[in-house]
Amino acid sequence: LKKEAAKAAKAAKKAEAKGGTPAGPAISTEPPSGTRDFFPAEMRTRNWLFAKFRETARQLAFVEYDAPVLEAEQLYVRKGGEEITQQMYNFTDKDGKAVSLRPEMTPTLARMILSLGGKVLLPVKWFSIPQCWRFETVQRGRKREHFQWNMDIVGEASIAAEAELLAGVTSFFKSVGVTSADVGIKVNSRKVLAAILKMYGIDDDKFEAVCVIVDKLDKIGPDETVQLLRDAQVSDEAARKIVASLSLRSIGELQELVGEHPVAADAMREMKELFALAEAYGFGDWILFDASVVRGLAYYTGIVFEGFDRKGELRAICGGGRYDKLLSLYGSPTVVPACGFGFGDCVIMELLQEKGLLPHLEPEVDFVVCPFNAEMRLHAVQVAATLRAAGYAVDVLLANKRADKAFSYADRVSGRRMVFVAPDEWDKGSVRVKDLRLERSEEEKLADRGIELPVAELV
Ligand SMILES: Nc1ccc(Br)nc1
Repeated sequence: LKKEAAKAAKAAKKAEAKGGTPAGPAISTEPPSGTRDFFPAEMRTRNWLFAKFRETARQLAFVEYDAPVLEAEQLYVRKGGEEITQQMYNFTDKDGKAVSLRPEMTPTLARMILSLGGKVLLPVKWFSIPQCWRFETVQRGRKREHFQWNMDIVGEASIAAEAELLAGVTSFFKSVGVTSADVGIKVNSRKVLAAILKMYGIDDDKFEAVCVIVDKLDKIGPDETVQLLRDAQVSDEAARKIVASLSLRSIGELQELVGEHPVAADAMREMKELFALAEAYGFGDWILFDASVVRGLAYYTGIVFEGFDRKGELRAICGGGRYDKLLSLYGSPTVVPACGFGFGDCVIMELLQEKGLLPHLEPEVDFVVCPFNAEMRLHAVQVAATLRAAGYAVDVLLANKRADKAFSYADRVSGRRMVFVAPDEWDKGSVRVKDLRLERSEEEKLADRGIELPVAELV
């Protein structure tokens, strides 16, 4: 107890010295609940991941866009009862406007395309890596923000668009060392559900609510799913047929269930074409038909897909699908076909961590420039400016340090070479350069005098 009390007293004294109260720092040093700080090391990994997203987008000739994180709340008001719209990080701003931090990017994309009116030449292939938000209750302890790579094709009705999106997903996975043995992509079509609803005379306006309900199947089980469908005024027979259709394991079985219904036939044709294109692209081993995939967004109208880890330990890695009616919902005078996917930054990071695929990333400092003393600082910064003008990353020691302290600083910032700017060499127009990457002991480092180089030969 005495030890604990002494420790607490020391911490309180330290905090007080920093302007904090005896209880601790003056302010909380934690980010808001459910959000993350990205310190330099985490930021390097995030930048690495986003660079892989951007490289894949570049290879598929997608172009980047962005928009405010804040949107009018009405952009997300949908009647489907989706979780995403029930967890909006929304508020009334000081103008009395109902606004929300964006929970997803697709509505923003639709708004931007609509804002261009007839001036936009379709199809467009756009991507973005927005931070998206949800207001989770603290008890659930889940995150409230993530970054989500979005890739969308607007203006193409054929399955060629979905095939390109899947090419993008699989190309990204390959680019970070994930294989089809690690990850698969389940593919289904909501047109099957649409066909079943039509077969049972269920009104189209129930389609979105039915999709949101059946997306819960994995979590709530078949009986409760049937009950929720019954609550949504779907007949018991239709509800059981819908739930039965979700457990089919082949397109052939599906064919038997829905027979020759025109909407279902369209779904079958599209899926067969998609699987043929997948083989031609070379990612056929990544995708599999799975009738249980519905995805939780109300606005999907056709093909839907989701990436999953084959060990079944993680949540869905990414997901997407076709949403041909969203732009009409927002007021487009014509039907504008569209499809896209979202790829969050969290689950993929868990997968890469588990597979040992995260690179070890260090800062890239080419030179650490060290003035011998205060008088030599004028010349040291001249050397630094010359090196920087040549494109090098240069860290100038801000305080005059002894050589051993300079070395430990250079190690800490991962400097590749040290440049000492000292009077003797400077009088001869030179500086002394030491390679810091050589495997040597501290003593050898200190003993090593490096090489003397004319400043002009540094670059
Ligand atoms: N839609 C959404 C937003 C933020 C997080 Br974290 N997850 C899902």
